[in-house]
Amino acid sequence: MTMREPITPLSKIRTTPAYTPGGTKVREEKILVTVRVRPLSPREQAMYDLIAWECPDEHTIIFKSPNDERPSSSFTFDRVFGPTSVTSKVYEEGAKNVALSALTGINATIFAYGQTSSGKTYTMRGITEHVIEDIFEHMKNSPQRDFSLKFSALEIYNETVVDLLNSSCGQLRLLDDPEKGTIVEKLSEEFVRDSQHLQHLIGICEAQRQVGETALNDKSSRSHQILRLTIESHHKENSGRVKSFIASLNLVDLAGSERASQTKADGIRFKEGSHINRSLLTLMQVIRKLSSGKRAGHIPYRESKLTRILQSSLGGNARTAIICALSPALSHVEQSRNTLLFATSAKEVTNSARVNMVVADQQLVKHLQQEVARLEAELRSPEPSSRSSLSALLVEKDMKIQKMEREMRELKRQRDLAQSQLELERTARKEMKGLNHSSAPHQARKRLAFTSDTIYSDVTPEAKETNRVRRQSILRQSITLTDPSLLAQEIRKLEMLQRQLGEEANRALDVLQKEVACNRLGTQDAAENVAKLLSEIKNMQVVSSIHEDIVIRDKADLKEEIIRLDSQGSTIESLEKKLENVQNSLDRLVGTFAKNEDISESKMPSRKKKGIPFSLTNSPNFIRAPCSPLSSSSRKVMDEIGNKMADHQSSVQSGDSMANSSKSTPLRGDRGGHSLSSRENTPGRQKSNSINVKKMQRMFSSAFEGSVHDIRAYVTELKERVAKLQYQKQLLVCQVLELEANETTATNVQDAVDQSPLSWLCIFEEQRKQIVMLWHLCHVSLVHRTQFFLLFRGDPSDQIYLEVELRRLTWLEQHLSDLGNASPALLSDEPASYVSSSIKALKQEREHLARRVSTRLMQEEREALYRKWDIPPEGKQRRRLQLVNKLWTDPHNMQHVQESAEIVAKLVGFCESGEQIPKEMFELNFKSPCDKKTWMGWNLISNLLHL
Ligand SMILES: Nc1ncnc2c1ncn2[C@@H]1O[C@H](COP(=O)(O)OP(=O)(O)OP(=O)(O)O)[C@@H](O)[C@H]1O
Repeated sequence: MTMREPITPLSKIRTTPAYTPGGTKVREEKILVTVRVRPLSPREQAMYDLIAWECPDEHTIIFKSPNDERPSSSFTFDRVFGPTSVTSKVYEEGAKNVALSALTGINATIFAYGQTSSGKTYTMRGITEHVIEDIFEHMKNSPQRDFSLKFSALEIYNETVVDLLNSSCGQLRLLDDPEKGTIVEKLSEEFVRDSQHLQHLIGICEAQRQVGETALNDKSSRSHQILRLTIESHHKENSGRVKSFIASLNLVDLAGSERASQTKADGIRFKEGSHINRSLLTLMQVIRKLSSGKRAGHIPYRESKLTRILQSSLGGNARTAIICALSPALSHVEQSRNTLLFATSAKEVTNSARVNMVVADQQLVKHLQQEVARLEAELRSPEPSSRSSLSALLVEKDMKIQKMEREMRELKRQRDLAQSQLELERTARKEMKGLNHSSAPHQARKRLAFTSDTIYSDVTPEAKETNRVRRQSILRQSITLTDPSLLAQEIRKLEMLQRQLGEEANRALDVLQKEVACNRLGTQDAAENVAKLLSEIKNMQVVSSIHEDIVIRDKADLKEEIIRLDSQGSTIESLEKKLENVQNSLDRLVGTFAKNEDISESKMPSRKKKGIPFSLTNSPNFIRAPCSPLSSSSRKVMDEIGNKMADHQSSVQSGDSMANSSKSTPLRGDRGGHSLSSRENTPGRQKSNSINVKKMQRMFSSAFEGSVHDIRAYVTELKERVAKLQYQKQLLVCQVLELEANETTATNVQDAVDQSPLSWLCIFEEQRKQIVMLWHLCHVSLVHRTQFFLLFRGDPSDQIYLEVELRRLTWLEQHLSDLGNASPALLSDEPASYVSSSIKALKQEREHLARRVSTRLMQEEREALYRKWDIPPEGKQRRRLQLVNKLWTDPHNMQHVQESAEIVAKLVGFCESGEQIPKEMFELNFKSPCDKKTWMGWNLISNLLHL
């Protein structure tokens, strides 16, 4: 205990929750009301005042008018103490029992009520002394219990609450606590060491209290004083008891009611008297209300601070004793009568006192630990009765286990049944698809404008819908397989490609600058156009900066990356726009060139247009971004340039010299550099051929023309690659979004991939079948198909490639389907037709591959293949073209697909050296590292410029 602790809020008095267990200890009792009549004071005696009250017995007080002017009136109370009664008797019979209730956990309050100078302070001082004495005596006589005594004190002066132990802290606030009722904020509280200490503290309070002289009392108390003792106790050693008692004892010395006429109060005293009377009036109203039995109605506790603070003592959880002090003087008879009326009301008020028990956390834990220990001991050596109950429990548990096992067996049976049904359904669908195989490719070729149901065209609408849903499901499944880190890698690749574009543009610019410097660019108009072109290409070189230091760790980073990438969309779009400008300039340049050509060759027959083999613009590998459609005029010019490039490239790539080509015999279907007219081996075509050779000679002799071609190809290349970037970026963004949406599923599927290679292989096979079908429907390049098929064979790391390919092709199929639906005229040679150009490009690719049959395959290999693929020795077409035309034609037959891929791989030298092809570069550069001479898709600009 400390002598004086820092200010302790009253709210912290109860450090542990207090409660009253059960209702049996709730004690309802009336307020103990006693009356004490003091002797006539010296002042009254000096005034020759008369005694107006008699106490015929211990419970009655009678007004007896000395001059018989008034009728006598009688009042009875629990106890009436006459003028000769000593304070110890008043305490013993009017306060002790209630006051000492605090030692057993019951709140207690002792009031002294009465008019000014009636003896309240005199009485309460005596009561307090006795209480202290008895409390400490009780503590002393209760060695089995530990007591803790705290003391606090306050006064209510002019309706302000003041801490009497620390009056310097000024006015205190009253707070409402839902559990404890009204509490006084920041009221200091002292742990009491002993009775002397307590008396010392009380002495401090007395000294602090507001006292003033009035006409009736030299030392009139001008405030209501409340001394509070909080007593907590618990048994010292009794481990079986976990409770302690806590209660407050309030010793209340009220200020006396007064009449200004009698006290002669003015100024401060008058003001004090007003406040005193007002608060006493509230007290009286509260008592009256409570005594009238209207407890459910409004009790005006809150109308004064006195009643707020003493609320629990007035009809609440406390035992209360009120000692009404009375002056016997006739001169105060009205005031005394009022006091007795107040007392009469008060004795009708019932309180509900309860024992406040505290279960301390530590004590509770200790008790529970003991209980656990007891139960454990019981389990170790169970009583016979416990044993039998335990065995009953075991039997019950066994029965539950058996029931659960039965339920599990039933569930397993249902699962197996569902799986077998699923398997049956799958088999039925496969058979249905098998029926459709023979006609599907033909229909696809014929219709050109296909829908997503083309694959299942002979199937019922219901089956189509089922298949469509199934395909979407597979697609969704494939999406969910994507690891964010793989997507991040893809994004990195895209950015790498963007950077490559910039670098290649620089190199192209260098070449063109050299051309300009050497003044090899033909006419003045052409030179001007090229100059303009140069400035546009310069302008185009601005490639977005690459943030290489960004490390993608998780999905959140990936999202940021996507946002950043997305923000670069405008850069890609502006690059496309600049490319379009360059292309227009090229158109004009070519126009200039064409004019010169027309002048010199106006009489020459026009040559039939040819497409570039595997033309970049027509290549099914290339999916043009919707935002960058080529204008029809551009397309026309491109075709013209493309024809020239085709001639140029096929000459270079086939390794045929012009001399050789002129000597060799033109063959049907063979499209060597010299055989542009091979399909129509007529004199006219031969003439045309000779003109073309001349043209080519001129073309190669002209640096200007060569540069135009190079720039044309370069711009086309750039444009396609930018579009491809754009498309791939969109794909990735879509993937990320869908990945988020399917996060949970993705985790499960990824788990399936990680934990069950078989599951992944099933998905892989299914996806690959879908891809093969879509290649077929979209007329995708055979080289592309071959490379993809042979590169991605089911390694878990292939999932991203399969997914991108599947999504890309699905998008393309849908796109082509939409185009076909919108325009049935797509079967025509309309250049804007993606479909027709794709078919054309595929045909040219087959022709190109057919030419390679002779050069890449040995005689024996060729013959073996002709036999295996049922190629007759004689036919309309050469055998090698017949062979190539049979490749990649049956998307339903995976054996056919495998063998087709192997043959095409041999023809183009793919994987010839057996070295591992880096999958990462797939789709970014189709050129096989084993065959740098063979164009395989996305050429580098350096190749086009022959650097
Ligand atoms: N029972 C008593 N026996 C002898 N003297 C008494 C008794 N009661 C009170 N007195 C004396 O009467 C005077 C007034 O008493 P006291 O101050 O206790 O009155 P009070 O009711 O507290 O007045 P106030 O309300 O103005 O404070 C005091 O001098 C006190 O000693």
